[in-house]
Amino acid sequence: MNDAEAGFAETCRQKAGDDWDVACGHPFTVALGDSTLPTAAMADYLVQDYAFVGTLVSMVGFAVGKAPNIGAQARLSAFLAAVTSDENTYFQRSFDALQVPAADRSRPALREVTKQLIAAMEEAGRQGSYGEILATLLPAEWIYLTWAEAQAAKAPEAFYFREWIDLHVNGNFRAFVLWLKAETDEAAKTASADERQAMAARFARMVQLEVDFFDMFQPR
Ligand SMILES: Cc1ncc(CN)c(N)n1
Repeated sequence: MNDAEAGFAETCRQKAGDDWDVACGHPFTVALGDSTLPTAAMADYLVQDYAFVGTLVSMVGFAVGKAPNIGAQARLSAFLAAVTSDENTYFQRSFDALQVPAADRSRPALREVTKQLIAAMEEAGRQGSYGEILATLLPAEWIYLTWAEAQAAKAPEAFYFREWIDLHVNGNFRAFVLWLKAETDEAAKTASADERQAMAARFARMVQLEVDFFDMFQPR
């Protein structure tokens, strides 16, 4: 099947192969759904995850600047509003509940994989085209939608587990990921061969980093 039949994003997902399946069914996500993830591992994960939220927001900000129309700018801005409000307060409440020290919230020691994620997003935002930014953001958000959907019915009791799933399975988030996928396909249609190659490379790199990131907190 080529891109024209499956769509660019779907082709990238299929090419990611095992990495995609590992990311979406990672033992970290299963343990989180089952409430068997040690709270120290959850705190550690949230600290590293929060450490790149600012970079994610900045990358999407670049996408707002490079977007082709106001409809796309509105979608991306609504996502930014959710990340900087509900998601941000989720982190703060979870840090309180998990007794994360203030220094780890604002200036944590970054793990190697976290540094790589930050570098990938910074680079895409500053140097990448609109299509390249979308191809960086899409796998990150699509993987979260997929793993969270698989865990949602378990509804773990502790809010820092349950709400992390809920933030990624609600209707708004799902609609955003579906839009992002369609928008990535659209961007790929008008991209040059070189740009499409760059988009595919960024997509694959992000899937790999998502696996590496989960591996840090619950080794396979
Ligand atoms: C590593 C990672 N990737 C994606 C997401 C979902 N925004 C996240 N919170 N963290």
